[in-house]
Amino acid sequence: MPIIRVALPVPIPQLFDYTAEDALESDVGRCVRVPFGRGEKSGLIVGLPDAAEVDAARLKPVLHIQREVPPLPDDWLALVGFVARYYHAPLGEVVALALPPGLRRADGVSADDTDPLLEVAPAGRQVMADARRDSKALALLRECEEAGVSPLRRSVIRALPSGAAVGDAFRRGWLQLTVGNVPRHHATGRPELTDEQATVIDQVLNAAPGFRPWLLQGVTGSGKTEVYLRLAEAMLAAGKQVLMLVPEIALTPQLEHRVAQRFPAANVISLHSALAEGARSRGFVQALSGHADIVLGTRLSVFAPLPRLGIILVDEEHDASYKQQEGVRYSARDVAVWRARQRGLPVVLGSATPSLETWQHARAERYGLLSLSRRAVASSLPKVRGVDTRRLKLDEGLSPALQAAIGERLERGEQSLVFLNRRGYAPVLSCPACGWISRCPHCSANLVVHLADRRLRCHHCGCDGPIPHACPSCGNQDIQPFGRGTQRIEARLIELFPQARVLRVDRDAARTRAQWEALLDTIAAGEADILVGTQMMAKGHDFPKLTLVGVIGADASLHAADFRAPERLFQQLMQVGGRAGRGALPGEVVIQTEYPGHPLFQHLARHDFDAFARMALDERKVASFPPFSYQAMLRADAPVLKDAVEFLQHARRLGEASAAAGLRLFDPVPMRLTRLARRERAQLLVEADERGLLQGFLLQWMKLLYAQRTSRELRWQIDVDPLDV
Ligand SMILES: Nc1ncnc2c1ncn2[C@@H]1O[C@H](COP(=O)(O)OP(=O)(O)OP(=O)(O)O)[C@@H](O)[C@H]1O
Ligand SMILES: [Zn+2]
Repeated sequence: MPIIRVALPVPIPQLFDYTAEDALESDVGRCVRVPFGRGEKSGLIVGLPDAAEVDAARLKPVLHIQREVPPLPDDWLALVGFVARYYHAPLGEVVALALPPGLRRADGVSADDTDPLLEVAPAGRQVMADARRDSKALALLRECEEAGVSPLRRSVIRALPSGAAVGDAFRRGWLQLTVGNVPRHHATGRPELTDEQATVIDQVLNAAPGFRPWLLQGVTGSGKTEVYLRLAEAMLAAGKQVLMLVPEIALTPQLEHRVAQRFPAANVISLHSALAEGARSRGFVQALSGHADIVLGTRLSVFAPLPRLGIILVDEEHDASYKQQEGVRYSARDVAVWRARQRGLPVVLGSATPSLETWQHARAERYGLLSLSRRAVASSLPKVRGVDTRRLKLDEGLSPALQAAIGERLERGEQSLVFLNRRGYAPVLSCPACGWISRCPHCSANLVVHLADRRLRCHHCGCDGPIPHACPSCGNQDIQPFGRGTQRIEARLIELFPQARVLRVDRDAARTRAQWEALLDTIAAGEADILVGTQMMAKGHDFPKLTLVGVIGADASLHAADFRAPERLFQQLMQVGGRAGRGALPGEVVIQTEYPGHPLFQHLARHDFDAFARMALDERKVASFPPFSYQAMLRADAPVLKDAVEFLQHARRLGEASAAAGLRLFDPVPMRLTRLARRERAQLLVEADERGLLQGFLLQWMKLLYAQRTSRELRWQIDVDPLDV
């Protein structure tokens, strides 16, 4: 009886064998349901071994092999295999992460194209010619004609001004389904390229075929998106698929819309974790079957199977959200580069503020450099001005200079953004009489005051409760919120500028995708004058009337302990500042700081990312931090800190025996946020001079660690190339 080897989502690096009467070699790469313990699990067939690893008589039969969808191809299995090896994660867990849950459960999955191509039917043309009748459906036909391309996806038609009438027009036979092959690359609404854009596009398209990583370093507003779209167009025209990664779901709606508008006949699939299960499975199967033309998504879409893949585009490649921070801690950007190498394709990593790792690759000419030094529309980058707050009296954190600048914008009917990367009203509630402060009972963190809904909330574990009326410790009724968050700034701005429409944009104001889209629409329509926002507002947005960005509270990050903190701060400030003056109106950035002479701010004022990168890399070289060394972090957590630390000390001793020269195992230390959701956390850093050295060590070490018996209460994980150290 044939034996199948299955990767199952279990926290140990082991594969499991089952029997399957009718299994064939062609079932490798198919999803299965199998009995496991007292229940059942879903997994993936990764091989048909000749013999089982255990006594064949004890193997259980498989329950179901999912044969309605094509098996995942070899290159996909190699991809998840690489991720499992490189990040030292069980293959079954990588598979579980990479596959949509519905597909993995081996449920029936519909691969239907739910977004058909439609075109104006002869009957529709007839009514347009008569044009005596007037109706919404008729208006829609005209809009379809004006789009200049036919056929169009139903979703694209629905987004037209009279789009709601699409069903009506179809029922009347005025629109019809398009049959036969349609060129997918037809583009609408293309602007004339700038010279720089044209040059970089030529560089990519005229490069020798094969693997080629590129850094597209383009200043904010330089039109990197247009470069992606043109590259995508060239790929579609060549019959290839495009994978486009964006850092956050929050950025997908506008981009999705833009891509769909640009290529109205293409099958554009978006993949992210917020999709309904059915939609995610369907999108994945469309990618797998080759029906999808463009897959657009967040980090997990790097696992979309794409048989006709032509190019991978990674927008905002520096963004930390490409790195998964739990479970399998992969970096989608790095996996994208590996994938491009595997498939022999170009990969374009774009950013105005590249990660120092990528920047260094480009400088060492391992990556090609594509640069856009000028903005596409605006004539210049915004003017950056530091406001020295050392001797200033601030009004709820707002300097007179910033208030005046906002006032000017209001008079001119332009928009301002006050950036503060801290949501809530105040970061803590405190009692001036006895010194009580609002601590989270489960974390080593403070509870944040949310005045808008009168709650104290932990931003780490999510626990919350009402704001007390008096100090829980001494009964004092005069307890005070201490420090500032976006809600407090919002409240003060409303008082200072009663005539202005103040809009707060943070995770509390945009809890759902619909709320987020509504906020963006409000801003784009010019129905807000002053925005108060967190990093949600810093990324990728393009609002032509936004001409002023004020930054408050940035100093806190200047002294953070993490060696990546300056890089992150610089990126964040350059990105948020880059939202100003992107259209015809000139922009200005006002940065309030007590350290106006700090080199970071100096480089920022000159928009000199390269100077900043050189400085930061010099510092890292001296300290031998990445990219001049390679790191992995072993983390452990338990209800008591001692247990976590002792496990790490034990792990360290296990590792020391096999640690070669050039590999360093540090002392276990408590994590900065030691207690999180009632668990105490510690970490152990491993550092090596060479990547190969680190990987070789981890391979041996992980085997030893997986073989350890630990108490049920203890959990541990390995994080390769950790971002937070
Ligand atoms: N060739 C062009 N002609 C006219 N407008 C253009 C052209 N290229 C880009 N634009 C416009 O310039 C603006 C900035 O482009 P885009 O948002 O792509 O910048 P970006 O490089 O992604 O910037 P950021 O890094 O700040 O997100 C957009 O409004 C875009 O429509
Ligand atoms: Zn908490």
